[in-house]
Amino acid sequence: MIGTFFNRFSKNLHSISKYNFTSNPEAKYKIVLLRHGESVWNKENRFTGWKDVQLSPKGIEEARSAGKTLKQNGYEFDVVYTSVLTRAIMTYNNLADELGCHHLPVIKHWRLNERHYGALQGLNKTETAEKHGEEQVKIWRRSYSTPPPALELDDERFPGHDKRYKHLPIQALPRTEALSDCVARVIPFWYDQIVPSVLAGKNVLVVAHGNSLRSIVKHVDNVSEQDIIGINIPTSVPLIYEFDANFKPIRNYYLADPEELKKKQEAVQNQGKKK
Ligand SMILES: O=C(O)[C@@H](CO)OP(=O)(O)O
Repeated sequence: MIGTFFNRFSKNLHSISKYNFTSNPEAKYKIVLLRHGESVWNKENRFTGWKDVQLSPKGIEEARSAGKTLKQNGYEFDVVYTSVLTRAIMTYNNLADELGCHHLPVIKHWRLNERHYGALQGLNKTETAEKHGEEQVKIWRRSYSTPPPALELDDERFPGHDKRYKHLPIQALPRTEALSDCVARVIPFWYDQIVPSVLAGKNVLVVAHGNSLRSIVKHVDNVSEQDIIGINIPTSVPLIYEFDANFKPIRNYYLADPEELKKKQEAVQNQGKKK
């Protein structure tokens, strides 16, 4: 399947210039992961989680730009997986305008949703850092197994009140999630649906969220609980994963200029800081 992609790969992990790809003869499969573009709540620096917010005008531009980058680099897809949240679906729709791929099957699944942010959903991250301290906010944002405070079931933010989850029993729906909980619900979908598509030779695009994608990265690369804290996924920059014939990950890299990428990753990291 690799032959259908533009066959230039990068030498280094994580910060590859799109001007410096070299091919890897070991790579048999590739998959493209994409975080949605900036949402209106990213712009307002609010904890978002499962709250269904739109893309900001900048987020729409970012999604289009990702589509252009993929097109320039010769990417074509056979199937797309998104969450059931509007910001991921809007990102795909805008990207598809550029790539000319609105005809593709799009599988939308709640398991790709953002990590549920519990009672923090809606709060401003900077104000929360001023009230509870940057360290506490870092724990809530990035620790592997400490979840934010949970919602009560009668809280309107509990997903059981949202019609898109009516087919699910209350026990399957989160009141809050640590990254470990997010991993536990994303990875079954990864193995049940996404990986079989890739192994069947399909070119797969996954459009999801900062923390649902960190869950995939953590699992695929076997990242430690300590190291995953430092991994921040920027909005709408294609992240390419290459696998060998045994589906062992060989390398990953962003289709982005390394300096631009670094700025975008730092911006995500700094969202939980005081003014
Ligand atoms: O608010 C959220 O849902 C996520 C992603 O936008 O933010 P964070 O990077 O703080 O986990």
